[in-house]
Amino acid sequence: MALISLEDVSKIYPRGTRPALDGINLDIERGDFVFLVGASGSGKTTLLSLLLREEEATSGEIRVAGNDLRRIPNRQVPHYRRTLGFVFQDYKLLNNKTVWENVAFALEVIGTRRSTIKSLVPKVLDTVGLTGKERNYPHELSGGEQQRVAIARAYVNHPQILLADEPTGNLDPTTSLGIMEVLDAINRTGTTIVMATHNEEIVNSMRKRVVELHNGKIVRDEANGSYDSALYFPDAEVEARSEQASHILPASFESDKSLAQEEGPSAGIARLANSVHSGRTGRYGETFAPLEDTLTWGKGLPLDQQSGHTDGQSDDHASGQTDGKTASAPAPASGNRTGEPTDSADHAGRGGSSTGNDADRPSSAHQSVAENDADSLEETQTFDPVAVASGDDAADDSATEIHDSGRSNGSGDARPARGWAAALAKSRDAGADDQSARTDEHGTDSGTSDSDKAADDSTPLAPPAPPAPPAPPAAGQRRVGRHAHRGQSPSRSSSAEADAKLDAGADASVTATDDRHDRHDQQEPKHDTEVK
Ligand SMILES: Nc1ncnc2c1ncn2[C@@H]1O[C@H](COP(=O)(O)OP(=O)(O)OP(=O)(O)O)[C@@H](O)[C@H]1O
Repeated sequence: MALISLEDVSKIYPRGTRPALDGINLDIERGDFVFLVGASGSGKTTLLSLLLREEEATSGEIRVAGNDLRRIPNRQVPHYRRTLGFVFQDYKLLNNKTVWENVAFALEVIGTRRSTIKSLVPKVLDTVGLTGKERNYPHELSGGEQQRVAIARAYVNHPQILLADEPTGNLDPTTSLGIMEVLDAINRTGTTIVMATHNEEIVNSMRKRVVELHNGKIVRDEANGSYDSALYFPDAEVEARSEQASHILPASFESDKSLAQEEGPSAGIARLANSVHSGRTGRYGETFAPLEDTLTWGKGLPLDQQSGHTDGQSDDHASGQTDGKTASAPAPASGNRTGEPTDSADHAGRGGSSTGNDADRPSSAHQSVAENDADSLEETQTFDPVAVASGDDAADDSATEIHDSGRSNGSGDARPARGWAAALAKSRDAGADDQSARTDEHGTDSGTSDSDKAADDSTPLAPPAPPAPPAPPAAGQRRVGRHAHRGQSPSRSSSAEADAKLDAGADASVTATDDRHDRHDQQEPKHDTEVK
């Protein structure tokens, strides 16, 4: 059975004028790397939102890792989401937490032991090339570095699925290459990646599976696919393909599958690097770079909302302090109890200190993930945050299925797990104990208690250095589009109202989505106008 399966799925928003998704049939296997492409408004984000259970399908069946999403009660949604990692265009970092704390928080909310957190965080930061940046706050990082933190946070509990909505949308080509290196490396550990993107250059270089949407329908599903952004200009041919989609899809996809086996795992990254270094940006880049503002913001719930958990970070939202670039200086680390990288100097030596734009392309990213990959994943297969958090049957089924079938790197070779994945798995039992104590009757976490933290965190923390002013973009780097908005979050993720909605569970996502639609409505006319 496919890891992700959608059967005749449609989504009609309450105020939508047409279905955002219309009769979608899609199977995604364990270890796949899938690009979702298509024009603005074609349904990419909606599809990801359904997988995240931020939205519910109007009709049809969606199964993710054995979970029938129709059957997940609202109070279990936060737990379900913990089985996924997700990365958004605008990073959604907690601006009043350091790099270390942002990543550690993702583990805290699933009840991971603090000793395990201290072990895992440096490893995942090394993986994404951020060793040396542990004490920096988001506003002290470049856009690429912020996205690396977001990826580290999404990946630190080694989810079997990572969803990414235009993760390079705010980044220049060189920085995007670094992000794709990290995502490619993560995919090679067996994590299934579904990534929405407009970036023709990335899609054409990586040659992964490409699922193209048009007006809410899948018009193309191609292994080793490419992407021609000319299709951003809907024409009669695309309309015709939309109509014919149901006839051509099976043959097209099957015939391309054999090609997938012919290339080594890093060929796509090598091609992307060549392309970036040659300065080609593709038709999308040339045509749409000035219009980036009109396209999608990163969407979805911030970590605190998706976890159904609030703690100190809610102060950030409540105060409306959403823009790391404009935020006042972060508080001294006296309140920093999340843990501290006592071995940062050691890591800096190995992973390379991440300074400036070099940090956006860590040469260590591949290597370190590959090492973890080689360290194997079997123990992680049994780790299911849903099961840990709630012990519900669906999650148990999921965990069993994962364990039984093993995880593949997409080439068919499932590998057993050690290293940091193993450390995480070993924390499961203790973590489950902790978690059960922290999970209230509503299925939400109360988080690590102060006394727990005090007892476990034996390493006192030195205050971080005062925040440095944001570094200007390096010469020669093209900061396109909404990079200028870096660190800004849509109001829905930053409001006290949103925090209040956490307590109301899935209700938060409903209003959040409405807000998003409002933005969409505001953006679309501008887009149309400017294209002309
Ligand atoms: N909350 C909502 N309410 C009503 N309609 C919505 C809502 N969210 C999205 N839509 C509509 O659903 C359709 C698909 O939107 P979606 O955001 O999924 O497209 P997309 O392919 O991700 O676009 P983009 O590339 O601009 O992010 C669009 O017509 C959009 O206007």
